[in-house]
Amino acid sequence: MKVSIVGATGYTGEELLRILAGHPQAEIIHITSESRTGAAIAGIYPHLNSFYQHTLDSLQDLDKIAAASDAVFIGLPHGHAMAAGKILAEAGVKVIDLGADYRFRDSKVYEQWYKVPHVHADAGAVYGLTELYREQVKAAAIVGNPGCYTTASILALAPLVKRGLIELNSVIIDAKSGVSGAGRGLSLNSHFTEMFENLKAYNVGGHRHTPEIEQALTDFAGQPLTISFTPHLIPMARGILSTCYASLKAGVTPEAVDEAFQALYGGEYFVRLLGRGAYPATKQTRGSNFCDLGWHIDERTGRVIVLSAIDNLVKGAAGQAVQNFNVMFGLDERTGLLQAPLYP
Ligand SMILES: NC(=O)C1=CN([C@@H]2O[C@H](COP(=O)(O)OP(=O)(O)OC[C@H]3O[C@@H](n4cnc5c(N)ncnc54)[C@H](OP(=O)(O)O)[C@@H]3O)[C@@H](O)[C@H]2O)C=CC1
Ligand SMILES: CC(=O)N[C@@H](CCC(=O)OP(=O)(O)O)C(=O)O
Repeated sequence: MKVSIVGATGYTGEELLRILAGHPQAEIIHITSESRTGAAIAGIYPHLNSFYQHTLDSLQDLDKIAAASDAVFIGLPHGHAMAAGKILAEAGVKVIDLGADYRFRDSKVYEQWYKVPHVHADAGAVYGLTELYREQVKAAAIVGNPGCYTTASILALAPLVKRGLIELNSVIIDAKSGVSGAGRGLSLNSHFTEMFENLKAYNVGGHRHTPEIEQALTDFAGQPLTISFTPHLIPMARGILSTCYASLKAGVTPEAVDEAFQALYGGEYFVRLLGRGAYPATKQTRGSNFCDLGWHIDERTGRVIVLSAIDNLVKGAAGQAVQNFNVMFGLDERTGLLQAPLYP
């Protein structure tokens, strides 16, 4: 398959290049950047030096890119992918967008949270949380790849919601992310002195991943629900740990909770069920496409607490995007994604 990456100089673009370097059925054709057009990618990411001799094209070259590609990954900031996605989709190219532009079934929800008009609302995009929407991804022309916090949190909660084991409006998600989640661009919040030896919450009560999590959990609950979600920035480069709390319905046993996780993920390669009482950790998933889940029952409060660890750049972005690419093209879903976690 001939594959291009629009917005290849960002961290998710870099991770796509790193992963696709080991993908036997994907050949990188074009890569783009607006600020570094014409430069060699190996000059920007020297660790990729022996893998890629490509220079960077620009969004101006989209027609040429569409003509030469079977699939295009988009790694642009949200708000910038829709215009490119429209041109690519109209040219018959399969699109996997790593940002938020194609994640919402209702474009009004997108517009409300992202404060930009949607210019490709009729795209028919599919939400690409692969384990939960695989059948739709198979037939998709455009996939809206999930956000990193959302991947970790939805995978943690979907089994409980689907089985009707928890009080729907009792969900609280407390999640911590490594700084690469904020992208490669420089900002005050992510510079070393501000971030090192520091842990802080942000966007409390209003983070844009809230409606994305609600959309997916509503699908599995069969009725609308609201959640509380608090993200935190933690001084490490990559990884997300999402701690999800919910009240169990009366009479739900620990075994019923175990069984809900087994039923949904027992056959899934990339979701590792560490089990009841287990402690997933970001380092155990680093550099890999795994999501590790562990759950605890607090008998005293009647709550279930699910811990979910992923690498934000892999299962939370580029790895899941490649997983979706594989599904869209009928390949083994694991192709190019068999890296073991990088530990220590
Ligand atoms: N980082 C993460 O963990 C995750 C990120 N995402 C999403 O994936 C997308 C990419 O994220 P990430 O790689 O981290 O971001 P980066 O900030 O690291 O990279 C952004 C990319 O977009 C390009 N770009 C920036 N501004 C513009 C613009 N105005 N017009 C055109 N191109 C532009 C940059 O190119 P250049 O500056 O070279 O011109 C660069 O290639 C985002 O939508 C993000 O929200 C999703 C899940 C996880
Ligand atoms: C640490 C950090 O800043 N994380 C980002 C989310 C990263 C992500 O998943 O972004 P998208 O939803 O845009 O794809 C944030 O909180 O905005």
